[in-house]
Amino acid sequence: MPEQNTSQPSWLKLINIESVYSAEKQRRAFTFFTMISIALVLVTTLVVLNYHIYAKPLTVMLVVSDITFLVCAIYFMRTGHLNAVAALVLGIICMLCVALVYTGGKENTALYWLMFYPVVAFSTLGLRIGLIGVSVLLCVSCFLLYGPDIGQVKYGYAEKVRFSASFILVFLFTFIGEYFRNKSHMEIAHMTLLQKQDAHTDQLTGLANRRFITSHFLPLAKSRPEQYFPFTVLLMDLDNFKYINDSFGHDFGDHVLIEFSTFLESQLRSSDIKVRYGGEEFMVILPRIDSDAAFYVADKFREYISTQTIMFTQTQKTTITCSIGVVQVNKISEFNQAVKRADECLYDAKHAGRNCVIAGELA
Ligand SMILES: Nc1nc2c(ncn2[C@@H]2O[C@H](COP(=O)(O)OP(=O)(O)OP(=O)(O)O)[C@@H](O)[C@H]2O)c(=O)[nH]1
Repeated sequence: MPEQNTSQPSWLKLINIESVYSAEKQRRAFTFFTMISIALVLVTTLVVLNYHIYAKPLTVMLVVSDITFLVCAIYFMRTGHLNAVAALVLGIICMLCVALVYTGGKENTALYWLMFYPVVAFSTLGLRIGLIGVSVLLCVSCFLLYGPDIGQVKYGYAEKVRFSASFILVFLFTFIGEYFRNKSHMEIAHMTLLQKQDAHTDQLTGLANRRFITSHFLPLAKSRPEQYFPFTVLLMDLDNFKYINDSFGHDFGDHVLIEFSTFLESQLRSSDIKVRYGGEEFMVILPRIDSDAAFYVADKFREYISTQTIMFTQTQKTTITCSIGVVQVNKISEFNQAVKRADECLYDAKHAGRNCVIAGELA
């Protein structure tokens, strides 16, 4: 997977390769479930039809495999963790394949069953672990076919050679196909990731933009409530910013906005989500913080800002202040109402003389 830039602000890391990678995850999950379903049907049919002729240890092994497949499928559905369960299931299937080669299966036709393994192993386990799984199966099968007699059935010479050659060819071409599919997929995923990050970044300040909140943060908070709720919204507005623009020019105004963003980054926690919400309006989301604690954070920040001098040139410098509205959000459905309420608090702060923080509650 492409590496993420470690110097990125933390909100940008929330837009990660996982969030643009869903088709690949679905492909692997779909292959995994198809494989588990076929394995379950096959193994169950074998046990039901042949339990009276199978040796007891074989029947027990097949039943244990069946139960393990089911447990793995349930575990994956609950947790979404595919790698470990896929490795376990493919490991068991590899052992069943080895057992088949050893016993020969019905009329010594076992070798045909092995041909599916490289395809499924690469598409479910990925390139590296798939390579290990298929190599193990190939080595153990060759040992059983060409190695010393340890009780395994005997296959004809032509059958052994044809199987080995065709298995190696399937292995090779599946590996090549998977390698280049994976490479081009990762390049596309990386490009999509950069475009997505760019589309959610405010070009002037480098903070998140308003779209980030609606299209990324809210769905994320909804899917992982324990990481974010309750959170507090701070709506901040620079005081008399029009005066700065009018007195010093638009470029100086831009510089002030950039400096203000730098203060946000340096004074607040990296896990806080800082957004340029409008022209000289900013939103900060403080995850897992109630409004009392958030009021303290906001007021400390307001005070810090009022002591800073922003330099543009040797002669052009200014001080700024900001007004802040604070509202706590307990669940996702409250968000829009909370932003509206924070806006009212901000309006009240402006009317109270600016350079102050006002906290409000939802009705
Ligand atoms: N330089 C610069 N100015 C901007 C930008 N976006 C908005 N503005 C300006 O910000 C100013 C906001 O003015 P007002 O809405 O009157 O607010 P204010 O002067 O800060 O007054 P209060 O909010 O009441 O304290 C306007 O002059 C906008 O043109 C920007 O990206 N860069």
